[in-house]
Amino acid sequence: MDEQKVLSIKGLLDDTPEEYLSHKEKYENSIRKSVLFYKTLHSTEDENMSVDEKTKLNFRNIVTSAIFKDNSPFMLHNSMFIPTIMGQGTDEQREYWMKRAKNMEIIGTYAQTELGHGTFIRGLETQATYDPDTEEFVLHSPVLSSYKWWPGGLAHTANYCIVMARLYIKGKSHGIHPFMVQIRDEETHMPLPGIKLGEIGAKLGFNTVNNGFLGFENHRISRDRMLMKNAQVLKDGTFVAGSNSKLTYGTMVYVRVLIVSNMANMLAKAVTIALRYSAIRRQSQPKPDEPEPQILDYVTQQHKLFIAIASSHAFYMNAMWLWEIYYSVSLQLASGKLDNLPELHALACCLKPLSTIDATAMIEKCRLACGGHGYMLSANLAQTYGLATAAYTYEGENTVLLLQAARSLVKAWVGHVKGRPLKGTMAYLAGDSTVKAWDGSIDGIIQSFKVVAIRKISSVVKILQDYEKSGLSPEDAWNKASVFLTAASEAHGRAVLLSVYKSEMDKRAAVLSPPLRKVLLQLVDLYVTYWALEKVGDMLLYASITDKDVDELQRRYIELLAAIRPNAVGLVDAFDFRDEILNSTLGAYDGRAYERLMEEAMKSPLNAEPVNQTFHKYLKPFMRGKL
Ligand SMILES: CCCCCCCCCC/C=C\CCC/C=C/C(=O)SCCNC(=O)CCNC(=O)[C@H](O)C(C)(C)COP(=O)(O)OP(=O)(O)OC[C@H]1O[C@@H](n2cnc3c(N)ncnc32)[C@H](O)[C@@H]1OP(=O)(O)O
Ligand SMILES: Cc1cc2nc3c(=O)[nH]c(=O)nc-3n(C[C@H](O)[C@H](O)[C@H](O)COP(=O)(O)OP(=O)(O)OC[C@H]3O[C@@H](n4cnc5c(N)ncnc54)[C@H](O)[C@@H]3O)c2cc1C
Repeated sequence: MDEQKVLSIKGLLDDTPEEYLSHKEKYENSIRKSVLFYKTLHSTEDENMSVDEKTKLNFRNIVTSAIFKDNSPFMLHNSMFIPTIMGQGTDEQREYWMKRAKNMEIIGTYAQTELGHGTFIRGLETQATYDPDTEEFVLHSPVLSSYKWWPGGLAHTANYCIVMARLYIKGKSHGIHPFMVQIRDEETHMPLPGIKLGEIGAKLGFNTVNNGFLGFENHRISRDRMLMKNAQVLKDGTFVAGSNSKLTYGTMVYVRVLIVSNMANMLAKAVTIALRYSAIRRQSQPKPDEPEPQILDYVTQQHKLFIAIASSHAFYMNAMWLWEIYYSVSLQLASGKLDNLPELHALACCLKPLSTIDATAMIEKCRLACGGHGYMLSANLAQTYGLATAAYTYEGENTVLLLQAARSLVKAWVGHVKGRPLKGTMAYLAGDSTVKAWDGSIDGIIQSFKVVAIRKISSVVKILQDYEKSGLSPEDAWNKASVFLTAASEAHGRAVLLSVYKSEMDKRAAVLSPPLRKVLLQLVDLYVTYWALEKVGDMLLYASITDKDVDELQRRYIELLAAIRPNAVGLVDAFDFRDEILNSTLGAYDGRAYERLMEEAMKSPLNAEPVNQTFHKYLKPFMRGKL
């Protein structure tokens, strides 16, 4: 489809800025957009299309999915409902449900979190009780806290959902399992009998994702609605356990991997907006006889923004690397080989938190770098922040995931001390953790981050062991040490982020043109130097850095900012976001920020009339002392 058609779809869709719609209108507008985009996105390739037509089709698919994916009521359908069917369904269940889901004959979501429990999955209260007489499961929400609460699209959009419920057979609990549940009539869309549905209300962001609640009153589903790839219930009620109970958690690992790449994308959008605006905005007069400079020429502005470019690259490289690991572990799981699952879980529990923590902070920094206009909703920085900050919480709250990673790190370290070999991304923990002298090269700094991680892990293990020797239970010792357990996980995550970014760039450098290689490696250098300065305390404590070395690092950092400055706009243009996707008065490619700000302002309903009705109703009598 040519550019005009994409634009016309976009134009048709965005006749009213969302800021001025009601909560209900925002949702209805989002459904309209999603349906249109989905239609566009899923017009299939036809075999006698020319290469050029196929390219245009793929281009349009990228454009439309990038526009609709972040805030659409269909989001969970794509990102969790379908992956759960794929990962948790038997072959025949996949065969049946994937066809209906891919063709959008049904719209689904993933209902795990409850009003009373999100993190503690083993505490979920929704019941699925097997009735061998009718070969059915009875779904029931025994108390208010057991209502499903949060799932995207659940309120008014989805007619099916994956329900994560506690399985009971003959009064015995068999843990949490996935169930395919129809929640609305496919013709009338009315909630089915025994099912209560609704929306959870306005949120900081994601206000068109249609997050909802779901309660069951003894609602019956047939036995074949339990997704039985990893565990089965036979007709007579015999429970057949899976090889690993955590395999039912597979969708969460998948989404955590997706989130790392999504953070790269979110951060790239925000820094494109802020950096382009910084190139057109002129302010102040440091030199009396010269015109106001671009704010991008203030080194403090470069310090705020250039790390965001480098971080987006770092997250993208790590996401692609992690995706390869996820994919190979998934193939191993399919053949019953489970031994690499813990490492994948630990990696996802490090990289999802660190990418969301950094992206959220840097997106906010991009907004703050744009002064008052950054505070406008039409700049689309606040909304981008709202989307990114949600990822701190969803798919596993960051603290909880860092503690999960700490579990793996502590086990690895204790095993190492007992002589058990370390493997994969934790192998470096066996390395020499004494640093004789500071090595300020990129590889030297990355090695220092590994030493910091080793030293933090070993010292928190010592704290745990001392607490347990003092008589504390392992659980109480763990809780007491938990602040430094998360710090140890963060240190491990930093070491992974840095070393993977460097090694992945090194792999690609060979095929880059020399000028491009130079610029991209400058970003790697900036990223490593930035974090060495951010973590200078750790470097002083564990990596023998001296004040002279710090001075050198600071000077190198300043020189890197200056070196990157000439290519800064080119680097964000290279993210290649269309204006429709940036959806920002400040970030448009043509740089006409002031005209766009005014155009958007005039769309405010308040500007439809010069005098608002409240003048005559309230203000005038008030000012005349007659109210
Ligand atoms: C085209 C359009 C598509 C574009 C999409 C792009 C956007 C993508 C991003 C957005 C996607 C979706 C939008 C957001 C929607 C959000 C959905 C949700 O939030 S769903 C709900 C998510 N909830 C959670 O993640 C809950 C977090 N809690 C847990 O994971 C667990 O409860 C845990 C691990 C915190 C603790 O559980 P528990 O106490 O039972 O475990 P233990 O601590 O005792 O550990 C037991 C043992 O199990 C291992 N373990 C735990 N979890 C896993 C796992 N997931 N995989 C593998 N192994 C696991 C753990 O390591 C322990 O092992 P051990 O050997 O005993 O140490
Ligand atoms: C925008 C958004 C979309 C979502 N979409 C979905 C969805 O589609 N489907 C779905 O099922 N869920 C969804 N969720 C729910 C999400 O998965 C949960 O909010 C998340 O798992 C956290 O659980 P909780 O909110 O119950 O917080 P809790 O688990 O109650 O945690 C609250 C706080 O307590 C602390 N805490 C909790 N446990 C521990 C611990 N073990 N150690 C230390 N501190 C701890 C942490 O500070 C945590 O922030 C969504 C959430 C958001 C914000």
